[in-house]
Amino acid sequence: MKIAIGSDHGGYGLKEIIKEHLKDKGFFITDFGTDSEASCDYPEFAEKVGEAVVKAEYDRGILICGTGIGISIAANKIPGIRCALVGDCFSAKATRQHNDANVLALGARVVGPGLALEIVDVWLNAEFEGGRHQKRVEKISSIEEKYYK
Ligand SMILES: O=C[C@H](O)[C@H](O)[C@H](O)COP(=O)(O)O
Repeated sequence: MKIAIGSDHGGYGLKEIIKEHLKDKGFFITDFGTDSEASCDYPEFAEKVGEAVVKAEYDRGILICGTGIGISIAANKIPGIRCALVGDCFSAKATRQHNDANVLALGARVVGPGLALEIVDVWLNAEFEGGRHQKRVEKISSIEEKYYK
């Protein structure tokens, strides 16, 4: 599985931890920045990672900022991106099974690294269930088609 990862300065430290964790597990992971704790703007990294995922260059994306809120809002502006801001393992699993979330957002100032790594592992291992959830995801796409013309 190919994973695109990105963060702003608020998420930089957690990004480095997640990157090493996933590399150790054998995932192919590309870091779209940022490269330090110097102040920067999260929409830039949301766009880079989101674009790589919608173009199918990567299977999944992971985005981190201070709260996870700004970077998830920005990523969700890209048609085809379903970015879920997650702070617990139940939601991490459910957002794959029910929403087919293709990008995970985390708040580095909200969750500690231990919980964040568990969330990442659960999210990467859970699969979309389809069925009744399929038409709901399709309805999300219909909203995009309506408003993004
Ligand atoms: O939603 C936005 C993120 O949490 C940012 O990481 C945060 O706003 C950055 O704040 P500051 O510039 O004060 O570090």
